Amino acid sequence: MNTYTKHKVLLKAEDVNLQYGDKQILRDINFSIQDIHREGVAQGQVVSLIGRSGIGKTQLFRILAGLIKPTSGVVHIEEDQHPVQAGEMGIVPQHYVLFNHRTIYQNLKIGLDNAAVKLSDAEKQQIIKDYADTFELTEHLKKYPAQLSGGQRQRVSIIQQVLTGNKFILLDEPFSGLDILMVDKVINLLLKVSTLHEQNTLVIVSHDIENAAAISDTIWILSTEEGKPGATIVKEYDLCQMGLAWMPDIRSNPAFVSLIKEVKSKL
Ligand SMILES: Nc1ncnc2c1ncn2[C@@H]1O[C@H](COP(=O)(O)OP(=O)(O)OP(=O)(O)O)[C@@H](O)[C@H]1O
Repeated sequence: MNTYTKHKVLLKAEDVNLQYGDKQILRDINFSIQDIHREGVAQGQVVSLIGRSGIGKTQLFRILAGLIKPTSGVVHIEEDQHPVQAGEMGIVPQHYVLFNHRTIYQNLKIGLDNAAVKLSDAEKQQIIKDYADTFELTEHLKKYPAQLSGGQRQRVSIIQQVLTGNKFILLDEPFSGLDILMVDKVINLLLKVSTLHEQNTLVIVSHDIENAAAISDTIWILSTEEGKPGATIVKEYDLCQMGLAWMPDIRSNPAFVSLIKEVKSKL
């Protein structure tokens, strides 16, 4: 049995609305992510934002990241709950951007160069070595991005964000375009990241319900409500409460299988 408790709010959206001209895209988005404490594990938070294509996931993603301002409403971040600013969240875009003319080592170093904590070159080298060991990238450090597979590049891009020290990381469709083996590797990487630090908080925007749900403690469904304009979070599933979080073989669990069915019916 998983024993856990929920504590301070780390991320909160209050009455977020987004309109383009007279078209309402997002309506009354409200949610909060609380710090989960779990005995014996530095358990971070993993939330999946699920919705069909064109519903407004990317717009909400950009609002959470502080990249665009909502028409009304506000997103608060961290323990002091200040309004989010651009740059406070690590972003792993769908088409991950690595610097093609720099090696993987240099790309990872960019993450550390952008970290709030200033480190010496020797310290940076050691950290990159440790991360590369942990995440099976040591043999690729001297290569250039073009010499890596899509899945490997995706992992580098995720680690680059982890190295910046941002505890909040937004991932846009992290599984798209990857084969099954690579999806598993990315999943394992995200699980590791989510247990590196208690306050690490991943928000995964995806339409790959099974994979996103398998590593999440919470699922938000972004969808429309009859007769109302714009998309909102029509349902939140608390997988901790349902006993479906942090289970390695969750996919074959009958309760998980029926949850996925239900989620699909709500899109
Ligand atoms: N700058 C803009 N001006 C007007 N409408 C926009 C703008 N950007 C996005 N939209 C509209 O907002 C809606 C939501 O788009 P969004 O990209 O967030 O969808 P999505 O859920 O991320 O889709 P997908 O899964 O296909 O990426 C769409 O109807 C889109 O046409």
